[in-house]
Amino acid sequence: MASHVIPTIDLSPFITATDYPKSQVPGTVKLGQSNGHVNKNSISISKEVVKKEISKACREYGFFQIVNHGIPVDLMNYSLELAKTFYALPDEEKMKRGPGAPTQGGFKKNPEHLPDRNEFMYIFEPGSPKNVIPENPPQFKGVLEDIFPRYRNLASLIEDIINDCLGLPPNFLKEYNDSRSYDHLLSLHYLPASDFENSGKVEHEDGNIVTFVLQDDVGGLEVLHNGEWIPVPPAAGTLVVNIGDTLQVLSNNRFKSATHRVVRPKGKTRNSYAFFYVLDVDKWVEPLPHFTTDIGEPPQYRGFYFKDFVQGRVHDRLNPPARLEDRFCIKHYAISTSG
Ligand SMILES: O=C(O)CCC(=O)C(=O)O
Ligand SMILES: [Fe+2]
Repeated sequence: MASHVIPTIDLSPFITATDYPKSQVPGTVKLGQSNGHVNKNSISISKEVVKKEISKACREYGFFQIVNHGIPVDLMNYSLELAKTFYALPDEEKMKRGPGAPTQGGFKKNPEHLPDRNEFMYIFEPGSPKNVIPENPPQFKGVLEDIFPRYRNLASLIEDIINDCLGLPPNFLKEYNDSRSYDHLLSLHYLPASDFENSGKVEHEDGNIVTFVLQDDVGGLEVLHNGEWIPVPPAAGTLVVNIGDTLQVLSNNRFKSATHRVVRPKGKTRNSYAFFYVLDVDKWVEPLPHFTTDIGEPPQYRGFYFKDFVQGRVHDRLNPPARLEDRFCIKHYAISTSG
């Protein structure tokens, strides 16, 4: 039994009456009702409390969960149901809309030479020419187009909160991360584990700013914390939030981009969505002066163009090195402090 629990944070103080009248906040979940893992201490009552909770979670775990986030729970559940219907279709039906290039839209199976047994589909903003959304089930496209901008707005809110948590000038991150061209949603379908292997997603860090994960009730997502794998148990109406490498670098390691993985359970398929809030590939990334020169601390990373980092990651994902520790990751840019 893991001794640590990823905190669950009630975002309702930030879901304003102008967004939704409070009494009608879609997606309202009473903390403590839907799962047994809610830490009572993390129930938030004001914006300041929420910010403190988020700061703590980002420093300690790089992961937290949110409830009362304003995205209708029915819509979230329906998106999972439709994915389940789609992935249950015969391969030739699913293949009608894929595969395209590795990071473009359309149905794909993870290649056989890779350890992860999953199928997936990238979804870009509504109307993007990169999108290849299935026509079957017929409601799929409309639901994805409905939920995509909601995730994006929520990510913008979380970015604002993180901006404050880091003590940055108002709107600093928004102005820096000012292009929305690379945001995407990933629909994932994990096959059941066999007697011999159970990898759904090998351990990795996300390279972007911030990610949301919506998981069904099967479980399997785990976060590495002080050498221990902590499960992130599914809870109805909850979204998982995790910090990506870009924020870890900008904040000079104040906020953590945690290593995580998906372990496939036996006898069950699993569906999830990951929404990636992503920096423009032309951006230069380096520890911000607020956390280095301004306070006399050395940078923990050398700077890089985001596109070079992305390219290295994509290459590595398709051609994984034999040893996990040789994979291309943010450590590639870390400045060694030893010696
Ligand atoms: O499916 C999940 O729960 C997590 C997926 C994930 O970590 C990713 O796509 O980067
Ligand atoms: Fe991930």
